[in-house]
Parts: sequence; C-alpha cells; structure tokens
Amino acid sequence: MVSIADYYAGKNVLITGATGFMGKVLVEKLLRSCPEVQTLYLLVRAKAGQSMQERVSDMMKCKLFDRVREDNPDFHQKIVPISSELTQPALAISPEDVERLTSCVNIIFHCAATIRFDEPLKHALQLNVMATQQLLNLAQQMHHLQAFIHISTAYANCNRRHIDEIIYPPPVEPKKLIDSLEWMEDSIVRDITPRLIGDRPNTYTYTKALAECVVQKESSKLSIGIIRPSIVGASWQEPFPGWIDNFNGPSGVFIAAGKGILRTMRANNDAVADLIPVDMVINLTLAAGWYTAVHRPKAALVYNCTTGGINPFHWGEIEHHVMSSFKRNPLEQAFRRPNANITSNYLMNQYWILVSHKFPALIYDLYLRLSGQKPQMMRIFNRLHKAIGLLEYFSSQDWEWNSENMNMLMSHLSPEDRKTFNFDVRQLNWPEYIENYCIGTKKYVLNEDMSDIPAARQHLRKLRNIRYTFNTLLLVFIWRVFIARSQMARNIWYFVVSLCFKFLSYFRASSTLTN
Ligand SMILES: CCCCCCCCCCCCCCCC(=O)SCCNC(=O)CCNC(=O)[C@H](O)C(C)(C)COP(=O)(O)OP(=O)(O)OC[C@H]1O[C@@H](n2cnc3c(N)ncnc32)[C@H](O)[C@@H]1OP(=O)(O)O
Ligand SMILES: NC(=O)C1=CN([C@@H]2O[C@H](COP(=O)(O)OP(=O)(O)OC[C@H]3O[C@@H](n4cnc5c(N)ncnc54)[C@H](OP(=O)(O)O)[C@@H]3O)[C@@H](O)[C@H]2O)C=CC1
Repeated sequence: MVSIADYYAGKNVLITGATGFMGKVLVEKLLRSCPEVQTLYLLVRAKAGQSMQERVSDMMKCKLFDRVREDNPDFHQKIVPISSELTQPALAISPEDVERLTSCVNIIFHCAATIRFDEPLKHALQLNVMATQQLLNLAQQMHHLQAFIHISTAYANCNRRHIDEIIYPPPVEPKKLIDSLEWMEDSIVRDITPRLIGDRPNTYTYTKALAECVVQKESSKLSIGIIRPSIVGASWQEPFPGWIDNFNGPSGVFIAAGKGILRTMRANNDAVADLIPVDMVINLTLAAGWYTAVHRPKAALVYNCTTGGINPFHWGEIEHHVMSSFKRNPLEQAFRRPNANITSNYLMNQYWILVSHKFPALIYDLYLRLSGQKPQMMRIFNRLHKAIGLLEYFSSQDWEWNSENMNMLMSHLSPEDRKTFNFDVRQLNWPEYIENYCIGTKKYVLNEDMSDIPAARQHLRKLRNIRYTFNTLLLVFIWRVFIARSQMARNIWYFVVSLCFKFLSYFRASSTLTN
C-alpha cells in the first residue's frame, strides 16, 4: 500500500486554523515529512491590523519552521494563503478563490475553532458549527476531494464517563438551535445558555458536540474522519521537544506555578491527566487523512486521540514533576518560589487562595503603591482565578475513552510510517515529557534565555531568604503580642528559657568534669 508521504505527494491540501497552535504544527509536519506535497491552501483572516499575507509570512518565519527551512529554503512557495473569515456567509472566500479551490483541493483539514471556554454561545455556534457546515458545503463542490478531516475534542461528550468512538445523538438539532437563536438578543441568549448547555461545562464542548453531528450528516457524500484529541500539550519530539506557543489548557497553569504565582488549584491528585503531545495528534491526523482517502470508509470514522487508557499519568504526578522541573530550570523573575499544591477539597483550596494568593498579592500591591507604582498583583490573581476556575472541571474528574480506531490505524501503517508519523503513546516517558514541556514554556512562550538559569536560581535563593526572614519576624512578632497579653504565654516562655538554661549549665558542668 502507498506510504503516507507518497500519498500526499502531488496533493493539494486545504487547511483552516493554520495560524493556530495545532494548525501550525500540521503545516510544518506536512512540509517536512511530505516534501512532495503540491500546495497548502490556508484559509486565513486579517487580524490585529495585519493582512492575511503578513500573518502567514510571519508564521513561516517562526522558530517552529527552522527544520523545514533547513531542508527546503523555498518551502514558502508551497503555501497559498486564501482570505477567509469563517463567521461570514460563504466563509467570505472570493468567487475566484472558490473556483480555484473546488477545482484542485484533494484533502481538507478543518482545525479552526474558538477554543475559549467563556465564548458567548452565538459566536461559538457561528464558528464551531455554522462555519463547519459551510466548509462542508464547499467541500461538496470540490471535484477531486478525497478526504475531509475534522478536528473535534475528546471532551465534546464530557457529560459521559465512558466515551466510545461514535458520534452521539446531539443535545439539540443544530439547525433548529441556529434558527431559533438567530432572532434572539444577545442578552436573552446569555440568560438561557446554562439551560441549553445542560450538563456540559461550557459553550466550547457543547458546540463541538453539535459540530460532530453536522459533520456526520454529510458522511454519506464525503469521506470523513473525526479526530478527538484530549488536552493537547507541548510537542513530544517534533520539530523540537517541548515546543508550545500559548497559555491554553495546562500551559498557563504550569507557567503561573513556575512563576510562583499559582500556589493552589482544585484538581484530583488521582484523576488521570489526559494530556497528549501536539506532534502525536498531528501525526495521527495526517495518518487519518491518508487512511480516509485511501480506504474511503463508508461511515465517518472517529479517532479518540487520548493517552489515559493506554499510558495513564495523574494530576498529582504532574504537579510533582512540574514543580521539580521548575526548581531545576527556574523561570526568570519569579514572584515566589514555585510551590503549587493541588487539592480536591473546596474549603482547603479557598483557605490557600486566601493565604497564598490574596494575602501576598495585597502586601505586594501595598508595596507597589507605597513606592509610587501601579498596583497589579490583585488584577493578575483575579484573571488567574477566572482561568483556573474554568479548567477545574477537567482536572477534577476522569473519563474513559475507547481508542480502538487509533490502534487500528496504527496497525495499518508500515514500519517506516510508524516511525515518521509516530502516535504510539505507549512510548511517552511522562517525567521526561513534562520536563521538556516546562522548559518549552520558558523558551518558546516566555522567550526566556536558557543561559539566564543561574541568575534565575540566584533569584529563587533570594526569595527563599526573604521568606525565612519574613517567617522569623512574623513568629517573633506574634510571640511578642502573646507575651504582652497573656500571663500563661509569659509563664510558658519563662519555663522554656529556664529549661534551656538548665540544660546549658548541665552540659557545661559535665564537659568541665570530663576535662
Ligand atoms: C502545577 C499544577 C498542575 C495542575 C494543572 C491542571 C491543569 C488543568 C488543565 C485542564 C485543561 C482542559 C482543556 C480541555 C481541552 C480542550 O478541549 S480545548 C483547549 C483548551 N482551551 C483553553 O484552554 C481555553 C481556555 N481559555 C479561555 O477560555 C480564556 O483564555 C480565559 C481563561 C477565559 C481568559 O479569558 P480573558 O480574561 O478574556 O483573557 P485572554 O484574552 O484569553 O487572555 C488574557 C491574558 O491571560 C493569558 N492567559 C490566558 N489563559 C491563561 C491561563 N490559563 N493561565 C494563565 N494565563 C492565561 C493570556 O495569554 C493573556 O495574556 P496577555 O496577552 O494579556 O499578556
Ligand atoms: N488546544 C487543545 O488543547 C485542543 C484543541 N482541540 C481542537 O483543535 C483545533 C485547533 O485548536 P488550537 O490550534 O489549539 O486552537 P487555536 O485557538 O490556537 O487556533 C484556532 C484557529 O482557528 C482560527 N480561527 C478562529 N476564528 C476564526 C475565524 N473567524 N475565521 C478564520 N479563522 C478563525 C484561528 O485563526 P486566527 O489566528 O485568525 O485567530 C486559529 O488559526 C480546534 O478545533 C480545537 O477544538 C481539541 C482538543 C484540545
């Protein structure tokens, strides 16, 4: 059977969400491991004052593409950005571009989505569901399309404990919901959102579940694969270990803990932390594209792309390895020494938030005010509390995903493809992966230099000394207050001092005698 790289040779690929975290890794891997691919059409919008061409050329300059650049300095010639705003009618693609795409695209990877957990329902529906429907409509006009790969999430059905590789009935008929929300004011939609999403934690998982149903409806007309990754983390091996470029999911939590800001979070130590490295997800995605195109399965195949059932690791272990990694490779200018603890106990968590988050923030802001600067720590903590509040649902419980299709796909790969497009999660060594992940947040998200580690360690020592001094002063102060107010405290104090004195005199006397 044709190998994966051979299949992609000469193919025209359409990718949405190419400027995002996973999209970038997909583009890079296709260019590097399938060098004969014909053209990558990227649907990109203008954003933040930058045209789509500027955004794509900035993207290609980033470090992620260093290895591709080495292999083929002209790789950018294979990339064709297409202007598209996915929330607009017909995806706002010009008629000329539609013509071009329909005449040549062979395979589509649909990665674009809003992954915000607090997205208003209408917008999440527009992007995650309606844009998917419009892309499917476009796909049906394509004369040479062989596969449509949709990126979903393993948490689309997080209201279930056991999740099979099937598409579950939708919580509501997507079209009916879209029609009925269309005329409603945003404030009304906001009010009814909790009732609509029901037992799902946010609009993200709800709309991703609806999107799967929209995709399934077209599966008789198109060859479809649905990839459901769990929590996508930094790369395992490719193109560099630990590559990551955002604060989403656990990355923001790791950084906040490494900076000594985050000290407590609600999570279950014993629950499975279903992290999966981005390069493994992308390898599986490309292999699924190949399999779908070559085998043309009759129904849409769903791939639960998870680690928990095969190579489980737990939040308690993650906490331990993240903390020890940041002690070995500290981040610059930490607020306090890294020392985060996770707990499933609500009251304990509230107590530590008060003592370890709010109290130091108050003191630091007071110091900033007194030194004529703008207070900022409380604001940072409020944002952090909002972010971790939204993540706690995922770190406090675990799920079981069936991953038979992932295993089936692996069994169809040649030994060579298994190496080049490796998604065998059994090979993951978690402590090593977490170490590289933490270093990756330092190098690629915070752009800190590894040569500054000795200075960062020195800073941690300084923080430790400040803490010891502060604790000693606090103890002495509390004790002084007690002694001044309570006869009993004074009596205990005199008793302890006289006991120490007696011991000292006894040792002095016995050492004089032995001499
Ligand atoms: C040692 C302990 C171990 C235990 C560790 C447990 C980890 C437990 C993870 C579970 C993870 C499940 C994940 C499901 C897997 C998917 O299926 S989907 C992918 C995951 N999706 C996400 O993570 C999106 C979550 N993020 C959001 O919804 C929004 O960013 C938030 C959190 C509501 C914040 O919204 P906002 O206040 O409007 O802020 P936003 O503009 O997004 O960002 C503001 C600033 O905060 C930063 N920021 C954003 N998010 C974060 C964050 N999480 N942290 C810190 N800073 C952040 C931004 O970079 C930005 O910085 P500046 O550019 O202003 O300097
Ligand atoms: N990250 C994770 O942990 C997980 C992600 N997933 C899924 O993987 C996919 C990719 O996620 P990830 O890369 O992390 O997400 P990102 O937020 O990093 O990327 C989202 C992409 O979608 C594009 N996009 C968003 N809105 C529009 C729009 N209106 N028009 C055109 N493009 C738009 C963004 O473009 P722009 O740069 O212009 O904003 C960006 O390229 C998503 O489908 C997500 O649901 C699934 C499980 C876990």
